[in-house]
Amino acid sequence: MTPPAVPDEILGLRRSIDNIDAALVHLLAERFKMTERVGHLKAVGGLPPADPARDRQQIDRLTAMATEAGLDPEFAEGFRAFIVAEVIRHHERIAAEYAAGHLEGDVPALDTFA
Ligand SMILES: O=C(O)C(=O)C[C@]1(C(=O)O)C=C[C@@H](O)C=C1
Repeated sequence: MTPPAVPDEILGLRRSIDNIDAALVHLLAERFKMTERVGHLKAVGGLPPADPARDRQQIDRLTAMATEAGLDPEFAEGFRAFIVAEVIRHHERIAAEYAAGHLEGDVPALDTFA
């Protein structure tokens, strides 16, 4: 049996969903450009990859924002933690490259629109 046709309203909503997904991908790419540079600056400055005090600030801020926006704050925190775990992996890789002498003290320039 063929499934019923997808209603026009769903097709319209899917176009909006595609636009939002595109924005999220571009925003995430911009965020990773910034954190990449943070990773270099931390490695050169002898700072550790993770900063629990900064994490705490972000959790408090995003939890309040998510609640205000009607987004499940536990989901928002899971999403933040997922991204930051990847950032910390990048920071660790960058620090290891400096430690191994594969990178010099020249922190790459920031190439971003934000
Ligand atoms: O702000 C920093 O110090 C970062 O390294 C960036 C960032 C983040 O992705 O927002 C990542 C790791 C830290 O634990 C806190 C924040």
